[in-house]
Amino acid sequence: MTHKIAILGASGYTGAELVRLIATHPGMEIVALSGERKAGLPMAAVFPHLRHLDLPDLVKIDQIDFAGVDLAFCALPHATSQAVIKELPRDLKVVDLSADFRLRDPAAYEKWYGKPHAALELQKEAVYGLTEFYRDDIRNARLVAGTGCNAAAGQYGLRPLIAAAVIDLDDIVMDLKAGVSGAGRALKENLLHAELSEGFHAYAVGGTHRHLGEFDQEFSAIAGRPVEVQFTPHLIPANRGILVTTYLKGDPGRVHETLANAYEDETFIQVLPMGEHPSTRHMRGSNFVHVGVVADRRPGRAMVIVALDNLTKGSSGQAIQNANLMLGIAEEEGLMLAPCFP
Ligand SMILES: NC(=O)C1=CN([C@@H]2O[C@H](COP(=O)(O)OP(=O)(O)OC[C@H]3O[C@@H](n4cnc5c(N)ncnc54)[C@H](OP(=O)(O)O)[C@@H]3O)[C@@H](O)[C@H]2O)C=CC1
Ligand SMILES: CC(=O)N[C@@H](CCC(=O)OP(=O)(O)O)C(=O)O
Repeated sequence: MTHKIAILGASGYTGAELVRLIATHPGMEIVALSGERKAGLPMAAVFPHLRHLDLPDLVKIDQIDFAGVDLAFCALPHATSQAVIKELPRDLKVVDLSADFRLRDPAAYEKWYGKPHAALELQKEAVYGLTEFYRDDIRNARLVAGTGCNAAAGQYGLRPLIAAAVIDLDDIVMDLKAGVSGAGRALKENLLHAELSEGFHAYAVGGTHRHLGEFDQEFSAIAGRPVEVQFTPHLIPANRGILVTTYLKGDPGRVHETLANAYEDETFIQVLPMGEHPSTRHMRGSNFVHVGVVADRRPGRAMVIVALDNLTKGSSGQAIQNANLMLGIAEEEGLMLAPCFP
């Protein structure tokens, strides 16, 4: 059975990545693609790398007939997403890639996004989309909220350790490096080649990055008490990829064993042998996550290093994994492609 798919925001980076992955997915057929400024154009005019595919042209969202659609991916900017999803048919399955439905507490949403939520009923209904930890809820969900890409990377290294109480919850430091496609395709001065290449910088310093809202929500729920991590992201001159090094207090052997056990049966989460650590160049374009544990020279301290591709496991790959569950398709379908190396 083939499910009919609409992609809203197909003229953006995550939208294009959804198209690339769905193109070889045996259970999905793309029937509608939306753009805003790019509406009216063929996809090949916006993304020449997709020229070989037979795709519908980009249209405005209000030109799409959702009656024939089984599931919509919503790859729109924050806030736009909630305004759009509010107007979609109530029985349409939706996987949203924006931040609009990730935070369950309206006050937390307002704190991290600077304005009140405009679709509170939908916010209550949405299921958090970190697949490996919300699988059963996702299977039965109508609306799934894709995680932040940084938030996904940070959580894969820490969730099992917090659950197993093998680390000091008050001494967690996360240092993250992210490629520029994470910022989307819209033109921004600090993303110009001349201002991005040959250097790198921290951003959202001082514990101000909005993905802290996701870390607070998720880690505190697992621990059963407030957990606040220290987190600084850096923008690096690479197109894709996130690498996060988390410094923590805990026995390195137990940390490694806990992560290896937690992910033993997970197809996409690969825990490396003790002492090995990952590189973003080993997951480019794939849905895999590599998790490494390294002992610090000081006893009782460890580094957990996680790498993933922000456009696959950090957004569009994760979105397809969740859609597979929602549509009753095998979870790995369409996602087993190997990383592109070198
Ligand atoms: N990039 C990443 O690594 C990740 C992104 N996300 C989230 O996914 C969402 C999409 O991200 P990304 O693909 O990077 O973003 P882009 O900026 O690359 O694309 C945004 C898309 O939304 C469309 N759009 C913009 N404004 C409107 C509007 N007012 N009405 C309708 N459509 C509109 C754009 O159309 P057009 O260009 O034709 O105007 C484009 O198709 C965002 O919420 C982002 O935060 C989440 C995880 C990771
Ligand atoms: C490099 C870069 O700017 N990355 C983005 C993360 C993108 C992401 O996960 O998206 P959401 O905006 O949907 O949370 C950032 O850190 O803000």
